[in-house]
Amino acid sequence: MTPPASTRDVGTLLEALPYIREFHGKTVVIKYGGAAMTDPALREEFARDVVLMKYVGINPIVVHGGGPDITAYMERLDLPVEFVAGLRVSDRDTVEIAKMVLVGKVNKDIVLRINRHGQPAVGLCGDDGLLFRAARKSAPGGEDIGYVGQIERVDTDVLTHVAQDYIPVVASVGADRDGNSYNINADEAAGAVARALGAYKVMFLTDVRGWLRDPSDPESVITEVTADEVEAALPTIAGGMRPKLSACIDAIHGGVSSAVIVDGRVPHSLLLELFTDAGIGTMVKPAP
Ligand SMILES: Nc1ncnc2c1ncn2[C@@H]1O[C@H](COP(=O)(O)OP(=O)(O)O)[C@@H](O)[C@H]1O
Ligand SMILES: CC(=O)N[C@@H](CCC(=O)OP(=O)(O)O)C(=O)O
Repeated sequence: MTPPASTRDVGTLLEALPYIREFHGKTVVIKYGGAAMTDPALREEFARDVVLMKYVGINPIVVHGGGPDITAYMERLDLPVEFVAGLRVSDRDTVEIAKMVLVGKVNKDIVLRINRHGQPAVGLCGDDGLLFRAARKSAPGGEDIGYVGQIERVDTDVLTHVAQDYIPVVASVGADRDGNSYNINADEAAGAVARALGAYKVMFLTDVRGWLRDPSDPESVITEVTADEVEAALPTIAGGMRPKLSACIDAIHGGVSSAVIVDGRVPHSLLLELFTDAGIGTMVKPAP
């Protein structure tokens, strides 16, 4: 027999309670991307979930992608779209478009939505408050991929100030000392932010169920793995999963307690991962 609604709801709350206690006062970095960013209903639920996190005393920091939007604008302009090992090959025009789309459009859309759900958010990119200092990076095979940035330094001051009163929302572009702008993969940016802040947890929302042992088999999710095991497998990992797993390794080796890859297509995936016993997706942990 199904229990009455009130009993069920209290059960859910009681299940959440130890997790709310565990996460109270902790910084959680959320890489926002994939389906949760493209589906209108999921977009609203994401904003509500982040606001709820802030309400229960967690310090959420959002770092977002927007690769599909960048691609759409490039195609409108008839510019070639090319990725190497999950990183977009970026000439100066591409960086300009990435900056316009991520900072001007995607970032402000997220800020507006979080605002509307009851907590004020502030949008930033790597240039604001000297948040990121970037340098040019090559693809893992050494290929030149243009103005793709790697983050050399994160100055967390602006984030800690903003996070006192607002939910920071960070777009993954930045510049070097000479003022050259770079397109930075958002997974890498999230990992670097989590590491620099000494975050408790970093969560990557995406459009698959997690890291799949066999990319063509959605049932083959690897539920728990150590950062060392991921590092050993990294050369064999292709596409968008590579920068994500690489960011998990970076965060864990930098002292973050856990990194999770979560299916953003599941409504309220953030809350399910944080506040229920089941958890979802792939959890990367330090070696025991
Ligand atoms: N082993 C793997 N497990 C899961 N996804 C994989 C794997 N290898 C490649 N991928 C690809 O990585 C994609 C997720 O990365 P990406 O497209 O960059 O997502 P996001 O926009 O969320 O950052 C998946 O949709 C899938 O096509
Ligand atoms: C260098 C590089 O690849 N930059 C990414 C930045 C956006 C991003 O990472 O978006 P997702 O998280 O949605 O993939 C790009 O141009 O697509």
